Amino acid sequence: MILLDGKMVSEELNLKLKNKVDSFDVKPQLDIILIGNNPASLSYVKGKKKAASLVGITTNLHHLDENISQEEVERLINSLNQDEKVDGILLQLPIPKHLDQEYLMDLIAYEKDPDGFHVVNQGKLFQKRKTIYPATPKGIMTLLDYYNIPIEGKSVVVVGRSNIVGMPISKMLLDRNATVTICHSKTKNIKEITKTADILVVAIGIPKFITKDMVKQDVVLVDVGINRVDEKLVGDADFDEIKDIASYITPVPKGVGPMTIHSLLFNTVLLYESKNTK
Ligand SMILES: Nc1nc(=O)c2c([nH]1)NC[C@@H]1CN(c3ccc(C(=O)N[C@@H](CCC(=O)O)C(=O)O)cc3)C=[N+]21
Repeated sequence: MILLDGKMVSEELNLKLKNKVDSFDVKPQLDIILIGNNPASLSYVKGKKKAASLVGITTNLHHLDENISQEEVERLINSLNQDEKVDGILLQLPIPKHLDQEYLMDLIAYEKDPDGFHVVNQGKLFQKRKTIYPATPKGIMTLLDYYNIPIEGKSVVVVGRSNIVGMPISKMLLDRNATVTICHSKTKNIKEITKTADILVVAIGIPKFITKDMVKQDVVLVDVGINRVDEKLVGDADFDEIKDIASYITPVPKGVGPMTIHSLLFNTVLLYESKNTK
């Protein structure tokens, strides 16, 4: 078994990105909007700020009250859209229920969307046009490519169909000529399907959902899950059970998570560069 070491790879690629950013006179700027005090969100935002600062990207945190009104968030996003210094705007998800998440995500200028969540950016992805690729799927592709894992012609099974992971990673793997099957909570005989996977990507948010009887020998397993169980982080796959069957496997933590952050920073630099070549 070979570990898909997202922590190591992201550190190497962040360093490469830093060398590029060091050559810029004006540094890229990422503005993060965090609403409320969800402990997981606070911890993720801290991770993003720390990585950005290592790379030389300026971050600005807008930490808003849990009860902030829709209008006030709109006003903030509008002003960041207008602000020439701002290269990327990240609305940390989830946001409180009284706010219109879809509307706010699309209010962020699509030229300032390092998450690649904007409907225009996602539409471009689904029409195979040049776009900002969503951070987690892009991080996964970067990780697979770093380890030279072949994708063309492979049977890929994606478990999960979210807008931010399942759907875009399926499309990106399809565009690399994999044969992609998407499973979800209503899929029947899921085990029969996951067992066919050369590459299995799991993003369903259920701790240890994938067990050893659900994978074939030498599977490449990419675990996107980050579940907190008894203060510990657990993936959507049972790592200990599967590690001896898999040819490659991502750990949780230190797998896909750090690659997501790398991609966010990479995308922020891309947005910065395209602003400066306009
Ligand atoms: N607008 C927006 N963009 C996001 O990219 C976004 C978001 N909202 N909301 C939440 C999810 C989650 N997410 C993670 C990124 C990195 C780690 C990560 O680096 N995790 C470490 C462990 C961190 C810990 O100890 O908590 C690891 O896996 O090694 C985790 C989770 C980005 N998200």
